[in-house]
Amino acid sequence: MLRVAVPNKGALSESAAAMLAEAGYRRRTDAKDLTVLDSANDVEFFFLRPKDIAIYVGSGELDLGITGRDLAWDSQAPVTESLSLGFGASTFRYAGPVDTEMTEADLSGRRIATSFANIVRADLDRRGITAEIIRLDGAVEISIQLGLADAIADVVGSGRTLRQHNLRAFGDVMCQSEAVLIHGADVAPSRAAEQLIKRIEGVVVGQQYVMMDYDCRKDLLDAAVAITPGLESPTVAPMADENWVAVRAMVPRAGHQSVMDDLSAMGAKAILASDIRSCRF
Ligand SMILES: Nc1ncnc2c1ncn2[C@@H]1O[C@H](COP(=O)(O)OP(=O)(O)OP(=O)(O)O)[C@@H](O)[C@H]1O
Ligand SMILES: O=P(O)(O)OC[C@H]1O[C@H](OP(=O)(O)OP(=O)(O)O)[C@H](O)[C@@H]1O
Ligand SMILES: [Mg+2]
Repeated sequence: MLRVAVPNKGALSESAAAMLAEAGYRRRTDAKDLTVLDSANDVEFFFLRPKDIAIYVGSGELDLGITGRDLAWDSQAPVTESLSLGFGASTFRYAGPVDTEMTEADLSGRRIATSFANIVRADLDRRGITAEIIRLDGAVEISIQLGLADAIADVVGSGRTLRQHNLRAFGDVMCQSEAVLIHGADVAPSRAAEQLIKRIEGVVVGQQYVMMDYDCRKDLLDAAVAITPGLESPTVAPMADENWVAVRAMVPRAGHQSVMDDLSAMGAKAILASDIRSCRF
């Protein structure tokens, strides 16, 4: 039986659960459940704190896990990314009071509060900076105001929390994070694990495309194919009016509205874009 770790709460949990459900796996019905047995798919899901997931997967107790790249990195557990999942994007950065123009060099001899002590330690070591790291569990942004720290290093999503606390991010982005599927670094994924990875990949890739359908005059077909080349090549089907054809092609979701504009300007009619819930190539 495949054993898979899923965030039980936090920023990644809802999207992770939705993605697994879309891939055909059983959802938990009670937010307090810590395990779900999906016997139809021969998988057991374990709902764990995202910060702990890489530790379980790295130790080999669990086969796969969904967590954040930043959390996996900070855990120092021996795990490898099987797949990027396209949600939970964030950056991990230093921040200080808005009225001080801090740079990384100013961190020397200062106190830095963070929940990601290992990422910060590695960054400071790389720069040859000696500073005190104060490890906190959360609500890190308040620590400067309370006099505990001079700077923080934390996850920045929308940037709202920094603004609310009169803080400004500075320096290089230490980690460009998103939700990832991980497996143990020392073991190749089993066939069962590969199948789950493929299913999730089908959902992730499906979300990056739309299916575009439209009608076009036969004499415009070459121009239409140039606008929507599809993956291999678009499907072209006859219509009752022999001067027209129906065309179907996958189009990257980003920019698909301008593809529709171009098709319309070319003379295509009845242009439809629909979601792809899952796919395999
Ligand atoms: N806007 C965001 N705020 C916080 N974390 C985010 C955000 N966007 C993505 N993430 C990612 O979510 C993960 C944080 O997981 P965590 O379990 O700490 O969730 P949380 O929302 O902080 O919940 P909690 O604080 O209750 O533990 C990290 O990988 C982080 O990069
Ligand atoms: O840039 P934003 O969109 O405002 O999001 C970033 C904030 O969200 C997270 O905190 P969370 O709400 O998880 O609380 P925590 O600090 O207690 O973990 C993170 O630690 C930042 O504080
Ligand atoms: Mg948090």
